[in-house]
Amino acid sequence: MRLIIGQVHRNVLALASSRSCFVVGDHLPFRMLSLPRAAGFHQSAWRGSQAVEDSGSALTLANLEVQSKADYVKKERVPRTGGPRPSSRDSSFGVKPKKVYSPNLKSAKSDLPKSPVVKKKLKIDEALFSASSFEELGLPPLLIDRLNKEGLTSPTEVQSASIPVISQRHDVVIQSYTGSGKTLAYLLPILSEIGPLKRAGQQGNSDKRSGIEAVVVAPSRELGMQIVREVEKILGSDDKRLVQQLVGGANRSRQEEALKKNKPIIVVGTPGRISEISAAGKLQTHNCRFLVLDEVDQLLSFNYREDMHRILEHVGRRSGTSSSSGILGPLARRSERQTILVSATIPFSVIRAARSWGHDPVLVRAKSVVPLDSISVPRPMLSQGEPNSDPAMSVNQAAVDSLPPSLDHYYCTSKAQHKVDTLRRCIHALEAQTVIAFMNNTKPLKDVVFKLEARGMKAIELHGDLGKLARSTVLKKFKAGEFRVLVTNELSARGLDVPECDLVINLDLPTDSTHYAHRAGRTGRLGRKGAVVSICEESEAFIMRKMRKQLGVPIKPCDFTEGQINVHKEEDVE
Ligand SMILES: Nc1ncnc2c1ncn2[C@@H]1O[C@H](COP(=O)(O)OP(=O)(O)OP(=O)(O)O)[C@@H](O)[C@H]1O
Repeated sequence: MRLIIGQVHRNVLALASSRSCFVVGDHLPFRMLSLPRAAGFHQSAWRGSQAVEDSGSALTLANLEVQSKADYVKKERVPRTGGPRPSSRDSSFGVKPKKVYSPNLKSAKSDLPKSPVVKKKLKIDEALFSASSFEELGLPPLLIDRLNKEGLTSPTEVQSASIPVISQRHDVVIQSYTGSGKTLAYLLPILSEIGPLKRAGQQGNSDKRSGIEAVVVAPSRELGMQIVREVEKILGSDDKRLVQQLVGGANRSRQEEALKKNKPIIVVGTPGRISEISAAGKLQTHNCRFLVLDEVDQLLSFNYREDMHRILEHVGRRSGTSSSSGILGPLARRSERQTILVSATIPFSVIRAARSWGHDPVLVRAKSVVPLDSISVPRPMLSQGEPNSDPAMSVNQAAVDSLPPSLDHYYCTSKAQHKVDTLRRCIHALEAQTVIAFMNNTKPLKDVVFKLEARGMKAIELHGDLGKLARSTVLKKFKAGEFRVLVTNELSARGLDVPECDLVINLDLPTDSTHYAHRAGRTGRLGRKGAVVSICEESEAFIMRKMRKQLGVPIKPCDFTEGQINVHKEEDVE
């Protein structure tokens, strides 16, 4: 396979291989076009890809029409004492999942203090974990020791599936619902290969490579810092300097100093800052073995195209070659790099991209590992939001799979001027203690906080206009339980891990089902119970019904009166 980089149009760059073209441009999101159809980039391929993204089912794996499920990691699971545990997904296979506690949040009524909130620990649904242990997955003993010290003893399903596949050096796309442990699903196999906790067999090779061996890219500073803390936790205090954050909003020269002084093996950052420091020649990633794009569907969106292009081109590039030289061209320069793409929502465009960048790329989900080549282009929807009459297409399975199984979904209607009151009544009725309320814009956040505070409910706002320090302080205080409600915008919709969050509220409706899934995923983390309530105007109720169809989950109409949630008679859920 040969890769060509070319200027094909003003502001449009194309990476073309014998199988595919990767197009980046001002008016084009990243797209992979199959060359057999690409005689002119081509309309058929273009339309195919367009159909996927316009289908109103951005959530996606639903549309992938997986042809064969090769269970690469079909290991005999060793049952634990007490017999094998049902999977978290067993409900969809007709097996009732183990209940942790009643889904009726109201039924657990108690006299909890209103504010400041006393945080109670939410229980983790143990069914989430498959039967295997970290030992079974072949992680090195030093790493397992560290995990145990941090109280991590069993892998989640997606970790059980991902770790062996990444260890076999496949390029992977990891898709699993929010809060299912995807971060460790890629960090653990990486830390098995690099750094102080790696496999004994690799110790001898330690000095052959130098410099940064893994680059993790995340779309927001908050998510970047969260990943850094996860790596630091595993490396331990003595070695935590081996991970360096390169997020925007922080002092760049201090980051560059730290790179020089600490010689990290892993950097985690946002696309802009990573590419900025790389362009300045201060970030040497030529020997990099792993490139991770966390929340890949967002990273490959139009907004990040230039920075992502640079990162994809430079990370894992072997020293001594230039973009135009080398017998095998740019692809060979990347041949050392393992690319790991991660999200709860994987559109087909990501599958296309992964096929062209990867070596034997596979799609890893909690229960299956599927070669990407076996995934065909999804059929288009009949019209926007109207699913194909084929029953396989009528329920968006991918959307279902992006949502934690332990969530309850509701919507209620309210006049715009009464939404904050409805929000307050909803929190009381559900006795929620740690609440994230989403809006679509930044400006009204302050007003909502003001109104909640005026009614005695501790609330704080979080958005991108706040400085880095202010953002991390807000998050720290919210996580510590100093505020009951975090009022925020899309900034917090992806990746944010506040395990105790038991209620997500949409004060403005999300723009589509992908956004709904990521917002909803801030609660119900790791099998915990959680509720999502969307508060909309009467005229918007049809959007909720449409979303319910696309997501394939019951989103029940309700209202909140006399301190109770009243769930209305369910309408038909298709
Ligand atoms: N094996 C494990 N045992 C116990 N806790 C775990 C395990 N793996 C992950 N966790 C915890 O589960 C929580 C959710 O993990 P993580 O943030 O990686 O989920 P995610 O799938 O990446 O979610 P999202 O899609 O929202 O980014 C975190 O608090 C993490 O520390």
